[in-house]
Amino acid sequence: MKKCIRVGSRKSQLALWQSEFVISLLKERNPEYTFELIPISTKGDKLLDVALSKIGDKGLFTKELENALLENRIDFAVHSMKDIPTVLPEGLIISAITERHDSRDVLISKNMVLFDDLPKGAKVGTSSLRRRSQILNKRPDLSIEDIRGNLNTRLKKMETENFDAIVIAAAGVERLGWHDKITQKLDFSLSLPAVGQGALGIETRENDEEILKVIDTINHPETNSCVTAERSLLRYLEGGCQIPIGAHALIKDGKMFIEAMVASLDGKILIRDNLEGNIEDAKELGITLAEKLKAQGAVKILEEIR
Ligand SMILES: NCc1[nH]cc(CCC(=O)O)c1CC(=O)O
Repeated sequence: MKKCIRVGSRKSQLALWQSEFVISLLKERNPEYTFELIPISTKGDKLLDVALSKIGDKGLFTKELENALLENRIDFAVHSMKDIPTVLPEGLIISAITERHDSRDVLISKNMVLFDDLPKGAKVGTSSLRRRSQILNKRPDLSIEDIRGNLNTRLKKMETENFDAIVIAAAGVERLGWHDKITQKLDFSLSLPAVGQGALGIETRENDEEILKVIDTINHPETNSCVTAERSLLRYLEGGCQIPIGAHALIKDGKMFIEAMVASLDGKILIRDNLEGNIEDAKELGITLAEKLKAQGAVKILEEIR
């Protein structure tokens, strides 16, 4: 009998796709195991009528899965890295991060109108303060409105609630096979992604040697280093509430390049900087860039938002 590993996943179509994807990578590399998917609802899946920034809860999309891990009801959980708080519960770790998919945001608009061509005052839907601030910074005339729910719901709402456009993550849209709905992939200069966007993380019990060994087979070291740098920056900047922060690291010619931004909610002030350094120094790079942003006025923005 092959040993069965229990995989915790959220229940949305995207989450299930992600978990099946991780399982298929694991199966290729670990034929001696079988995998059972265990769907679990999180608070973030249930509270659909409240703006994400108003719930302000850490672990909104992860806590129920973490409890299942701690109570030994599952062996690992699959998450979007961007949904995972920077501090994990005692006893749990992110033991692998898979190779990053497209980390950009995308515009989906009525009649495929490009961002620059959206009419003045157009109604644009997003539930992320980071997207709101960056869009308003470039187009203060647009009317940004909250749009909550999983990706399927948001696409439906675009029609039923008469949005001119919505902005969501490329990775999510592409995983669901909706390539043809994408109007435009937004350059980093217009929308710097969320920390960890496009990468999947596997959370495990820190002392579960057998599972750790299995999970390690799908770790992608470059993505792991980049996301580590981004999360280190976020951890250094945040202090308990949702703030418009974007960050993105990449590796080129053996060096890490990280870019980050902090903006005011109305998008009028936007501080943005970057840094290059050694891959082994990922954590320090994140902290150093956070300090650079703070020195340029990020502290004031963060205080005002809190
Ligand atoms: N906050 C929800 C969420 N969490 C992860 C993704 C996209 C997939 C990814 O970043 O890996 C999304 C959808 C979105 O932001 O539009």
